[in-house]
Amino acid sequence: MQIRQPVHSEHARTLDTEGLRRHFLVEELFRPDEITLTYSQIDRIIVGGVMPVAAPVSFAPELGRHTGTDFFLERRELGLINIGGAARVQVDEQQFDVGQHEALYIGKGARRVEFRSVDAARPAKLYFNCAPAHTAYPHRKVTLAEASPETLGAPETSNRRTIYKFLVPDVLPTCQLLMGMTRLEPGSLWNTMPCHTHDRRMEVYFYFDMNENAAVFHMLGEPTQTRHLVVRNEQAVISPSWSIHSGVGTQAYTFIWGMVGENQVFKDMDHVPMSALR
Ligand SMILES: O=C[C@H](O)[C@@H](O)CC(=O)C(=O)O
Ligand SMILES: [Zn+2]
Repeated sequence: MQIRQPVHSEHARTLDTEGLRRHFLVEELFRPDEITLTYSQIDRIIVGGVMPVAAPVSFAPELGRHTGTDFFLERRELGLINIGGAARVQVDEQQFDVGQHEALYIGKGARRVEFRSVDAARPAKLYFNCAPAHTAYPHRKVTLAEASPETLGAPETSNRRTIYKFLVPDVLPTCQLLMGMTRLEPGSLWNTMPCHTHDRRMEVYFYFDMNENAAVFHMLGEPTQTRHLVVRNEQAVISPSWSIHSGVGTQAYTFIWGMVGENQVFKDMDHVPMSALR
């Protein structure tokens, strides 16, 4: 488990490339037959990946040492989206088949959670966000079709993209977690521009569907103090409430966004006028 402390906007202004990467970039999410975990003290979100190949991978009771509980999800909820081959997930007595680009919500209190790939030659890659929770809502799989796709942007501004909202109140109840996926159309390179902040929630972006040489220049910082991170395939960026989160790629890509914090109103954003950006 990697721990990331919160960063104040005044501290962020002083950071060089290495410092920005150390605090905000999650460089490796998937290792065969392992679970990776990054714990941000911002809203106590845990960002991680599971890639079962040769054997099932489970949230062993020992993981509870990171949360100070008897088991990992004793007081947490978790959302995952599969970006790899078909997965089978056992959650206590229930079993879920989670295909590519499908999501699974696991409610608070799930004790036995085990992940496996249906075909070791096409391993599942389960990207997850996990947050403190106080109520046990039912576990549920959410398909792409249930995620109310919404297409935004235009080819003229290179930001034509479809937003899939998997874990939002319209689809299912969660304590605080919101999660979805945004896919750019070929030739479109910009996400989330015009950009926004949301002082009431933090957000994590996870970029994927990129080839080895591609990069996304992810924009962060206060609107008048922008910085960038060069992000590669299957890396994630932690965005504090005061930071914009937007990116431009060397080619089209897909990303998963996840938010935790004050409310669950997707449209609760502080839009930044283009003229205000520095
Ligand atoms: O707060 C909302 C999030 O930043 C994303 O949903 C934005 C996004 O997917 C996009 O504009 O492409
Ligand atoms: Zn946002």
